[in-house]
Amino acid sequence: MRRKNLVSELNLMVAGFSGLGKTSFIRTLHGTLKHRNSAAGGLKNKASAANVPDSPSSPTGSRPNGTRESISYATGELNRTSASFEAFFEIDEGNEKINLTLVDTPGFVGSDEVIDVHCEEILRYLEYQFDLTLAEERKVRRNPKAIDNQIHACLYFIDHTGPRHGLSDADIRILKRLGTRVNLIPVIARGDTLTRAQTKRMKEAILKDAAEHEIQFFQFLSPKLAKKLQQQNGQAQEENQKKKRTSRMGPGDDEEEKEGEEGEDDEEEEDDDDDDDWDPEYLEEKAHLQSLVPFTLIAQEEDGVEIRDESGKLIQGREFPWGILNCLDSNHCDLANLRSALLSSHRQELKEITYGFFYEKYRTEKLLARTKSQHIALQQQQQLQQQQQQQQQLKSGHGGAATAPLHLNGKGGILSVGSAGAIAGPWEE
Ligand SMILES: Nc1nc2c(ncn2[C@@H]2O[C@H](COP(=O)(O)OP(=O)(O)OP(=O)(O)O)[C@@H](O)[C@H]2O)c(=O)[nH]1
Repeated sequence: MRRKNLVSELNLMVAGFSGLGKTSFIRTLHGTLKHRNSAAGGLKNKASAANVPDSPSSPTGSRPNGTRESISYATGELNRTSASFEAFFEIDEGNEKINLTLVDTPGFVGSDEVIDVHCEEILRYLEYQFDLTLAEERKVRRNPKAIDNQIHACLYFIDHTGPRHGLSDADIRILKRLGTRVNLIPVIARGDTLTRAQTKRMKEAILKDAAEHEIQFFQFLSPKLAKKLQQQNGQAQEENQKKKRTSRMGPGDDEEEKEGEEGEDDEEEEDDDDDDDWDPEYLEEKAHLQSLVPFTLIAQEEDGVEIRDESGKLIQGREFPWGILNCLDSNHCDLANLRSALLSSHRQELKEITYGFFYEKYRTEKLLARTKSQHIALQQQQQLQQQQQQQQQLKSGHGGAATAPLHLNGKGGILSVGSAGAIAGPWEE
């Protein structure tokens, strides 16, 4: 059961190799936010021990970060991230109140082994958030105001300066693992250092590598909805053609046309029966977002350098000898589109998939593992009892006629425990 809150929570994480601009992205995004209680608010650490009695602090060792610390994190000196930081902002977005947590993780560096350990830590962090939900759901009296700690999306930063286009072997390993626990949104960092043609090539190479290695990114437009959109566009085209034809029609031609229309209405009804009513504009927006994946990002200049556009207006951007880049200009990069998808148009969908797919999958795995270990313990206990019985019988001289085992022997009594891996993906239709 989902908890109802007047304020919606959105928890996003950034991950990727070191120096790609993860913290800079958080700072740039922060610059676009409308704060509800500017520097107010006590300390809040969503992953703190306060949420779950007797639990350790967050596995990545993040400290309690409150609104105030978060603002200094987003506006102070830019430093290398050595420990995860949960920046927490209370914001207004459109007409909605959002409690936004942006989790900055240290960049991957070093050997494959070190990277794998680091990846494991991030996974433990993601799972820890699921554990908080599990603990809440197990309570007899649940807290209706319980905070949603789950990470709803991980923006994975991809380096475009590597020896080959697309994903590196390490990216592939990391993405495959993280993709089991969180919605992955790939981004190409430092978009200002790529030409249009290079960006296009890089995006294609990333998608090709992801498909080859079965890495599933969050889909803004699922294949089913893409088909629906195609159908809608086909219908719209047909209607346009029909209108053109009608305007050219002579008297008496309309009877035939009406008959045709009636037949088509029946077909439409049938089609609508097995699908939701999707607003064509929303579908177009989804298709546009899908076409941008992986998103290119440009972060604002660091250390408070002021950038102004031609009209003298202060903007979030970068200045070059040949011109000025505006991070929120969709001609320059995809930040504005990504921002609106995360904070607004796809926020709910990201949350629903996190809870309905990733959390459910984790919960099922955990329960199955627990059931399995309970059965093993029960089996061991019964074997022990059986041995004790046999020994007693031997002592009392009835060795030849051992009594039947209690219930279980060997495989016989174990409930079949299915494979937790066989759960369909969130977009599989
Ligand atoms: N040209 C350019 N430089 C950028 C961009 N984003 C970040 N940088 C620069 O890249 C450097 C590293 O940025 P960070 O934001 O610290 O990178 P990070 O991924 O958080 O690095 P770690 O903390 O090591 O994980 C800084 O000097 C930034 O100014 C960008 O979009 N374009």
